[in-house]
Amino acid sequence: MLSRLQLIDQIKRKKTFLCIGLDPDIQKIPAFLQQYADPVFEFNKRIIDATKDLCVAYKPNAAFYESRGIKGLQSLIDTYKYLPKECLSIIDAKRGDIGNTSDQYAQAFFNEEASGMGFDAITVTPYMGNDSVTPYLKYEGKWVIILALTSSAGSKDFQYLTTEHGHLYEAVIQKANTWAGADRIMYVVGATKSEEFTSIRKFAPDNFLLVPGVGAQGGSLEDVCKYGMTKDCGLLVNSSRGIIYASNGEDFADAARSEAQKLQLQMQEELEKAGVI
Ligand SMILES: O=c1ccn([C@@H]2O[C@H](COP(=O)(O)O)[C@@H](O)[C@H]2O)c(=O)[nH]1
Repeated sequence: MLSRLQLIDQIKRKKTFLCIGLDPDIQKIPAFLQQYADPVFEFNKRIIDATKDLCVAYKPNAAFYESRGIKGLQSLIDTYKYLPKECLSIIDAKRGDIGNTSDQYAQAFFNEEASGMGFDAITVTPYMGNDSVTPYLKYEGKWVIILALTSSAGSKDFQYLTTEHGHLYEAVIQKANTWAGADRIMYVVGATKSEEFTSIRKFAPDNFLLVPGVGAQGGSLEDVCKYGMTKDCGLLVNSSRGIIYASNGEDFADAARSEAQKLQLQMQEELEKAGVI
């Protein structure tokens, strides 16, 4: 478990707010890893070893594990257990369902005794409302990360619809703020939406924002920081493919480290510029 204060402290100490996405596509990981009993776990393990001083969070996306059935689930459990305890562990599962079903999802990802996994945080979709999200909040100290404005092109289909509380993504934030405070709730906002960060900060001045979309999706780290950074940083910026697939040779972990280092150095500059460190 990682509290808001511990997260902020780690950001200041390591001079980074990088979240590394562990999205291992079995087709893309280096061929030489196939000799290991679990190539996916071996891949993740080496990425983690090479980058853990450069980031504050890791985010395995459940799809990349669930798509491989039982083997994938075992890779996910082993990866969860290998994550450094000082880093925030986020399962990007984007779940959302009625209350008793959400109870089961919460147990699957939060209750280590029951499932083998005790992630610190989970991404959830907000559209089924309060009763679909509160089951996760019953787990003291765990984080719920609610999809607000996603990085996808399709975000335009629903998230910008006008409501009496502003755009739908703004209405989502205002409502979710009534469920728990900035010590338990974060929001997903895509880096490709940097022009919306100012309006998002009006409704979520203190919440951490999980920001995917830099690197492979083309979002600008500089713009995200310009419009989204708070006095406590308030940002976890994710990169997955840009780091983990920097090379598909035997040097993949070193290549991942140098991509992560580039982001860390830019982040350090932004933290200094904003007076966070
Ligand atoms: O709005 C969203 C929400 C989640 N994601 C996820 O983040 C990573 C991004 O990966 P990259 O390789 O750095 O593009 C991936 O797991 C997505 O499912 C997102 O991109 N946008």
